[in-house]
Amino acid sequence: MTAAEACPEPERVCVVGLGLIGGSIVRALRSKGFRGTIDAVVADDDEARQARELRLVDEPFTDIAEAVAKATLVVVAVPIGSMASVFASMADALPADAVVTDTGSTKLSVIREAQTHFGDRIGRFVPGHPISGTERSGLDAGFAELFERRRVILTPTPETDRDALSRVVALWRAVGAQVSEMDGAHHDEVLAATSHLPHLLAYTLVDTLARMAERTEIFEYAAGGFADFTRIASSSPSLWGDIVTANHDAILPVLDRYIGDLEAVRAAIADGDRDTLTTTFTRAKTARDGFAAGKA
Ligand SMILES: NC(=O)c1ccc[n+]([C@@H]2O[C@H](COP(=O)([O-])OP(=O)(O)OC[C@H]3O[C@@H](n4cnc5c(N)ncnc54)[C@H](O)[C@@H]3O)[C@@H](O)[C@H]2O)c1
Ligand SMILES: O=C(O)C(=O)C[C@]1(C(=O)O)C=C[C@@H](O)C=C1
Repeated sequence: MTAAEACPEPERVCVVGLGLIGGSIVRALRSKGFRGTIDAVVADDDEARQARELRLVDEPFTDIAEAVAKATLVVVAVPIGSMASVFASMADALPADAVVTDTGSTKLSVIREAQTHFGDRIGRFVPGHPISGTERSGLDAGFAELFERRRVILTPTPETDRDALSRVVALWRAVGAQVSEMDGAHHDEVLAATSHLPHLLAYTLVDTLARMAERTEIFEYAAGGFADFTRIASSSPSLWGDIVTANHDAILPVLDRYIGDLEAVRAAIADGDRDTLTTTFTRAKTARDGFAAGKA
């Protein structure tokens, strides 16, 4: 589907934050032949120059209020910890019927900030989260295919306007994504388990090994297994500090459960209980093979 078919309204899109996600959205819109206008809020003059040279945006802005003043659809793609200040900076400048969405990895915290800052315009805010990314950050990390056949979860609230929701669905379809809807609390529980916990485990494992005395030798002999398990420990510490702090209510129960299961595995190792180990590994392999087959 082309962007023109998916997004027939000639939107004036403004992407706030041209990092991995914002930079990929503008690249994908361009590569799909999006017919509307693409503005963006950039970090500084260098990023503005780069965005212009790459023909990614029609007009780059450094001032958020100025950038959104003519927008019909605003996509906020900044770290979770910056959502509140970005919403505050744009609230009074938004055109009356402009739609605002976000790409944040947690949803309840973002919805709370939107309710605080958008007041009676909250119906025009559509909370969203593309379930695709990489361990890299910044404009150079973005690529046009990032959302192709990947899921985007929208978490509308009872206040969300249907028209605003369908405009955001159209935007994500225009960049090749498959859109699902889910309650914000459920989203945060699911992503705590499948995204936030794995990042915590990868960061902690690498940190533990890096602080062991013989670390140079350890990393010299690390190969595919270590690389596969720990790629995401190269993700931005600041971005993930925000995500884990914002979603602590959903993360703690699943983290406790994991620690309990790890203790059971530890006990089985200490007891030489091979049956428990192979039963656990077999259950996990069956689940992982099923997941991998579903992705094929
Ligand atoms: N990295 C991923 O894999 C991934 C995947 C899905 C969703 N997300 C979410 O999308 C959002 C963006 O993540 P990213 O990976 O693109 O991060 P990034 O660090 O690559 O980009 C963030 C951008 O936001 C800008 N920014 C930061 N604070 C700002 C502020 N106060 N005002 C204006 N701009 C500001 C930065 O200049 C940068 O361009 C985050 O909320 C993240 O949780 C990330
Ligand atoms: O593939 C990666 O590097 C990612 O971290 C992507 C990933 C994930 O955990 O799957 C990370 C954060 C997001 O909010 C969505 C997707």
